[in-house]
Amino acid sequence: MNQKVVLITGCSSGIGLALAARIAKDEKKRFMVYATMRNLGKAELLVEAADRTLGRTLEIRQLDVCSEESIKACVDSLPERRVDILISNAGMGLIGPIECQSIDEMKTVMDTNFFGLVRLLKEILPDMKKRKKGHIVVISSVMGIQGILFNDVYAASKFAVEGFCESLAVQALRFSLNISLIEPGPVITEFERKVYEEGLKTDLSKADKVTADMFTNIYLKNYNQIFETLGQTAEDVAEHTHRIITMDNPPFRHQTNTLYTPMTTLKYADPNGDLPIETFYKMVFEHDKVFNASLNFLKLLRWRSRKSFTLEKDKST
Ligand SMILES: NC(=O)C1=CN([C@@H]2O[C@H](COP(=O)(O)OP(=O)(O)OC[C@H]3O[C@@H](n4cnc5c(N)ncnc54)[C@H](OP(=O)(O)O)[C@@H]3O)[C@@H](O)[C@H]2O)C=CC1
Ligand SMILES: CC1=C(/C=C/C(C)=C/C=C/C(C)=C/C=O)C(C)(C)CCC1
Repeated sequence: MNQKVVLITGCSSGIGLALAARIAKDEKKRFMVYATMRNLGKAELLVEAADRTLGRTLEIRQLDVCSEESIKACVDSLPERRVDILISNAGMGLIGPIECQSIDEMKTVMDTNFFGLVRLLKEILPDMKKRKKGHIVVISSVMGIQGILFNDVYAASKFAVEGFCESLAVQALRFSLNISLIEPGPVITEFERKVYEEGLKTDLSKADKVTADMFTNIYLKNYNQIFETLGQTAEDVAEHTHRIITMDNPPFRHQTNTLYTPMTTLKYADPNGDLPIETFYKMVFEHDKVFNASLNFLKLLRWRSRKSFTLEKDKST
């Protein structure tokens, strides 16, 4: 059977874990998945999710995107070093005022989210070019298109990813390779919990009162509600990505969350770039009641549609 080899990074939790399990369970068994993580001691959840595919269409390997040696050792361990589909997923978040973040913290985000992808491609791209076959899939974010309050460095890391891929995509076409950026909005994973908990622990003594208040009483206060109303599941993002890797002509960009698209559309609607900035400002500072009411309305709609879906399912079984 001519299975495609898929290498995924960051599979110990969240989107990477869901992706590995979903692709390994492909109905037509079209893929052999190498699900990687930097710490194999965290493999338990993936082993559970992989179920009967483990050792069949899914194998687990060690890979740290911040270590060239670890990436090389992992690729060297694959049959003929072949990777047909690379899914660069490993990443981390960072929120808060920049006055309260160290340059080292910021460098770790860039090193993981941006240079992690660069290191992977330096190892894998030359072989893909030789074979004139391959698909590079990158889990970017809506923040690769649009910055969000208090996500300055994280958004910068995703913008870097998008600029890098957009430049590379033209060269890739010359070798018949595809590149796809997957752009989820908020997804309910460990990412959300880690970022929020770190955010709560931020030492705000270096920030002025207005900034500290904005972060605590506006951003952090609404954070959980935004994830609750707009958040997708990792499985949903995995389903979208599975669809992208099975297409003959996969798109360069794919947003996974239709509830979020009105926000990103603002970016393309105004070449001056003022529209999204002014709209976000108004949503946060002038219309916070309307914004909250809209979130509550969305929450209600989602609850109702989930309820009627469950009722429909119950009727049909
Ligand atoms: N959750 C969200 O709202 C959104 C997330 N994304 C993106 O999705 C991707 C996955 O995040 P998500 O699943 O949500 O978050 P999780 O925190 O659940 O997963 C992140 C994964 O990346 C791994 N990782 C971190 N650093 C490294 C490294 N140096 N080498 C290898 N693996 C590493 C983590 O491993 P470990 O367990 O060892 O830390 C973990 O497996 C990220 O790129 C993120 O930016 C995009 C849009 C929205
Ligand atoms: C919707 C919205 C907001 C928050 C958005 C958030 C919190 C998005 C998070 C996205 C993530 C986590 C992407 C990960 O890559 C604001 C700025 C508060 C106000 C304006 C509208």
